[in-house]
Amino acid sequence: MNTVKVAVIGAGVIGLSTAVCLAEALPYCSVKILAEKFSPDTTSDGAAGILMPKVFPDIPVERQRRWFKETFAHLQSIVESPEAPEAGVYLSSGYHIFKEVPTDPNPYWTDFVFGFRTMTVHEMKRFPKHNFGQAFTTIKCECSRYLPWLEKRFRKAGGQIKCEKVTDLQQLIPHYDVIVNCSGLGSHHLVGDEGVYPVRGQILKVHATWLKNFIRDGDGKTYIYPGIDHVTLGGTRQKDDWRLEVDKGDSEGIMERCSQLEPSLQKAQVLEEWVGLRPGRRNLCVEREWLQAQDHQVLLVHNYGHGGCGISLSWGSALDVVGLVRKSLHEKPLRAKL
Ligand SMILES: Cc1cc2nc3c(=O)[nH]c(=O)nc-3n(C[C@H](O)[C@H](O)[C@H](O)COP(=O)(O)OP(=O)(O)OC[C@H]3O[C@@H](n4cnc5c(N)ncnc54)[C@H](O)[C@@H]3O)c2cc1C
Ligand SMILES: O=C([O-])CC(=O)C(=O)O
Repeated sequence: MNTVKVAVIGAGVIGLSTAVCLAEALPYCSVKILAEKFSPDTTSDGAAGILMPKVFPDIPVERQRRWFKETFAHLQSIVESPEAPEAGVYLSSGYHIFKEVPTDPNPYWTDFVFGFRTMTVHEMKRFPKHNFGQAFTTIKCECSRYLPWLEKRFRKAGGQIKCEKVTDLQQLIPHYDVIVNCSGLGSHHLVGDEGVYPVRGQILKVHATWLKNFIRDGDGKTYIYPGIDHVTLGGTRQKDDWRLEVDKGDSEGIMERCSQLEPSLQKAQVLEEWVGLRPGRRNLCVEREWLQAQDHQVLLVHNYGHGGCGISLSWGSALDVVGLVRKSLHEKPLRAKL
């Protein structure tokens, strides 16, 4: 087979995971990443990186289960390897607490994390405003380390990288056989998908080395995630809010809510305030279509709209892209005249 030229747009956790999977699984592809921003300046870089996905309403649960299972297995193999510290991937244990018992107390991902159980009455006494809780161990993947590690792995597999903002997919058509769109929130403009919207997330990074366990409130916006260099305190979940500036009122609210759960945080030094825009979408988009060139068709595969769970589903959705590219290349030989 002739070399297949692939462009992957985006260098966040989705673009890099997809590019690595393609370069390693399909040796007849020459893969190039085109991205406007790279680590440490992507949304992925500031994410807490906890593996605990939300559920997409219209995607079969079996497909979501596979995405999570594959991501968990991939990251677990890194946890168990000497690469773990460089890649910033490790196990993290803690509590998920709720004011009321959630409608689905056992979402699909609870089958894969370790030691998932209901908290005891004794444990819950620490959280007097909450009536139900779950304890488990999951994986935490810190993208400020993981993305540079993936980039190295990508280059080792022969991948190339170019800093470029893509404004029109048509301009790529003469140069590539396959285009993979991993532009996250950028898809709103790049492919005109109005179903993609920002979900603004502000967090604080604090110095609190004494904290070892995560605490997440089922309200979805209050969390404490101990990490390698800092503890992440969250957060906000503001839909359709494009502001990238820090909001001091949000910072105060975050500190107040987190200190209620963990009073020792009142003594923690704030190292940084950070804002990222989650690529919100009702359902994650992992689909393919064909773009019309002059006398042939170019394959376009999408992988965007991961909302608040891009890290949790990154490897699994990237493997789906590999499957779609492989299947499409078998169905339609490249540059075949129409
Ligand atoms: C505060 C916060 C906490 C989070 N915590 C977690 C968590 O604990 N666990 C979890 O699983 N998820 C978490 N998330 C969600 C996670 O960060 C996102 O789902 C994930 O980062 C999306 O990855 P992405 O690669 O699609 O997007 P991004 O990281 O935004 O990357 C997009 C890439 O596309 C490029 N791009 C866009 N448009 C163009 C263009 N036109 N031309 C060229 N390049 C372009 C960008 O430059 C960038 O390289 C959190 C998010 C936030 C904001
Ligand atoms: O919700 C969480 O626990 C962390 C997260 O994914 C986010 O803020 O998007």
